[in-house]
Amino acid sequence: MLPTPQPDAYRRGAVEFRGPGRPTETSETRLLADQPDTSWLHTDTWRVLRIQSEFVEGFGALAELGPAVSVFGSARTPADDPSYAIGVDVGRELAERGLAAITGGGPGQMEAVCRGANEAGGIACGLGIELPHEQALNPWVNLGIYFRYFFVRKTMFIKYAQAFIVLPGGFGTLDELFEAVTLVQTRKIKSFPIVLIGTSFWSGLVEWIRERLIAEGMVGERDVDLFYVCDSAAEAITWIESKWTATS
Ligand SMILES: C/C(=C\CNc1ncnc2c1ncn2[C@@H]1O[C@H](COP(=O)(O)O)[C@@H](O)[C@H]1O)CO
Repeated sequence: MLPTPQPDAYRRGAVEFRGPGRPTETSETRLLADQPDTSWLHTDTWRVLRIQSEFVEGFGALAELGPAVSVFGSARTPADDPSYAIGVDVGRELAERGLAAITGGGPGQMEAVCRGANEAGGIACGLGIELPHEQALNPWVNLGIYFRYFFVRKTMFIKYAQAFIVLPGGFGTLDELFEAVTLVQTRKIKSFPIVLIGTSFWSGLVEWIRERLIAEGMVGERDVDLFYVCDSAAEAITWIESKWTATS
């Protein structure tokens, strides 16, 4: 015998209410209702969801990118600076070898690398970042994604690249370089070649690492070998490929 239907039963999703606890309006009615208090928009609870959505968008856009190298460098390098031409070479060399170039998508070296990759028919990926001043993706980007948060964007630089190339740069570039160096040093990521281009530019830092950090036991003796320093795009990428071959 079938049970008697409950005349006052009310279903909300998986839950059924009977009797006094019965809701007076549907969830959708509440969803669509006007909500004059918008203070929740500025709470960490809501921010967590926004952060989550940045990861979702980033993963969705980059998961099928294929082999790629993240390239960092100064946002301030003018197009007539000799190191801008090296940035263009990096983008072109990557494209010619079927590797996507992932950059910050901004001006300076980011533009140079995107330009080289784009002109050579490759993928010039720009991970834009919200900054206090208006910042647009450079015109050579052909796959652009905007991020609110540096840390989400940094995850993309690491997760979707198999190596890093670092051109001369300032604090932003150093931050990105040492993020990668620390991840390799602590073995959070494996076989991740890191190349610095510009022996003259980087020599002071390398010397300081040897003379202070190693000498004073702040890092291990072999930690300075976590990156390779050279002067050209071709040498950088040839070294990266040799590392990939050695670990495959
Ligand atoms: C300062 C200027 C523009 C800043 N615009 C940027 N857009 C995208 N990414 C940026 C920007 N500035 C820094 N970055 C990231 O850090 C690295 C460069 O920083 P640095 O301090 O200049 O070395 C770079 O790799 C980006 O990922 C002027 O127009």
